Amino acid sequence: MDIPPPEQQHQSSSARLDFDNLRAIKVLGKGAMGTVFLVHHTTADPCARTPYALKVVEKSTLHTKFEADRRARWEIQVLTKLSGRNTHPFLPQLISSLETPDFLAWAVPFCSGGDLNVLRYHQNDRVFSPAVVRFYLAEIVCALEHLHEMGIVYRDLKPENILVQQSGHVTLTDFDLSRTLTKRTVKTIFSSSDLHHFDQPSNAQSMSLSLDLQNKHCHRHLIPHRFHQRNLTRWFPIVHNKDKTGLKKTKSARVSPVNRRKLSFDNGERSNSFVGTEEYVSPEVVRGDGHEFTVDWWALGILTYEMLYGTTPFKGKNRKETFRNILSKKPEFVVKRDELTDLIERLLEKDPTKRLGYQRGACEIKEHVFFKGVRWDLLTEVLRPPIIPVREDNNLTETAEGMDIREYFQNLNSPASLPPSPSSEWHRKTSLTEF
Ligand SMILES: Nc1ncnc2c1ncn2[C@@H]1O[C@H](COP(=O)(O)OP(=O)(O)OP(=O)(O)O)[C@@H](O)[C@H]1O
Repeated sequence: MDIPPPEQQHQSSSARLDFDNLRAIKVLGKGAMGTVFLVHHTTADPCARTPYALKVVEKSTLHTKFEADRRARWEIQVLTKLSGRNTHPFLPQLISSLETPDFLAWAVPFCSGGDLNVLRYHQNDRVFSPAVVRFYLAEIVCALEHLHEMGIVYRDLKPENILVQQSGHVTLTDFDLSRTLTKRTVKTIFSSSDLHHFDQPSNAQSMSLSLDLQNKHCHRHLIPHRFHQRNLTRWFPIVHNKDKTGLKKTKSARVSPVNRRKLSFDNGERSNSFVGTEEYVSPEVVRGDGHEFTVDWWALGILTYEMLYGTTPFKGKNRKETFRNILSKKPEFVVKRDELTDLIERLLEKDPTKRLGYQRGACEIKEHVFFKGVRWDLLTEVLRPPIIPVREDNNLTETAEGMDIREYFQNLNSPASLPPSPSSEWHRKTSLTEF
């Protein structure tokens, strides 16, 4: 999927945004790429009764300018694809986007319930009950299924990227790490036995060797030693570029970022991008073996574990130990084995070809006994999701207009050069209201 020029993206948006008629009510969050504001339209919605979220990427301060710009445009394009006839109740739609010489910005519906991480922290013992886990998982599986059907692998599933709408239903956010895979029928796929020699690293040395493979020796894995003749319809990544820039994503998440190495295979069949948040990275990505949709099902296993126990299963003292655990350790369960632990184990299968979801995608997961009784066709009809966010009153009075977004960045970039003003005070306050 080529990234269209900005003009074309704007044409596909129904409404036009302009910084002149937008006001920010508060900062909703900050990520590596941009700042997300709660905004309202000053003429169409002067009292901010239906505000929306606006993600703003400042072009001038991009550390890795080209990469961040590319990722921002990519996210706009994915959101555009998810709008119109491809809308899904658990995925965001693009309201509109805008570009100025200084900024790229796009608007999506506001999710007032915060993210699943924040929500979990508000629960007793900071974990969700199995019933609540079932509800959220069911919706996330449907959202991932929809993305996969569109040929998009999400690659960044984690609690911070699952937002809760005012209705209590979920919305996945942050598509800058996603990418498209193209569907084609092939007769050869990797045999799981080809992967075994990296499943059990005996010591730190073998671990670092396997990580180094992503840089230097990965060609050894480009051509599998053995092939199985199977007529399977498989998905393979479209290779967009051969950029070898190591990019650090300073995520807002509480886990440290992962270096992503964009190593693409010459034959264009497999992607070797090293992507994700380290505790959520799948073994095949750690090994540098390339990956397919199954990385999302692995991440779903980690997410399920975290929602249930409040911690991820393979977290180590440092990244190296985390990766070693991902490759070799089995998830530990403090409770007695049941349907939910079975689901987790089957999603956290190290060999992607044996992982639940590998053969038939989301259908396999939906059929798991943990979801027995779930009416998949009626998920959106569930009137009372387990947790309904408290409604915040963001409405502004006629006199309080909010903040000009360009002014916000001006103040942010040169605080010393500015005298104390109501707007810098505003910035101080909004910083305090960030999630
Ligand atoms: N639609 C929304 N409604 C409410 N809050 C939102 C919305 N979109 C984003 N946010 C908030 O803004 C934060 C940052 O958004 P997002 O993850 O999209 O930015 P990012 O720059 O891509 O971050 P990252 O470093 O994780 O890539 C989110 O964690 C969330 O708290």
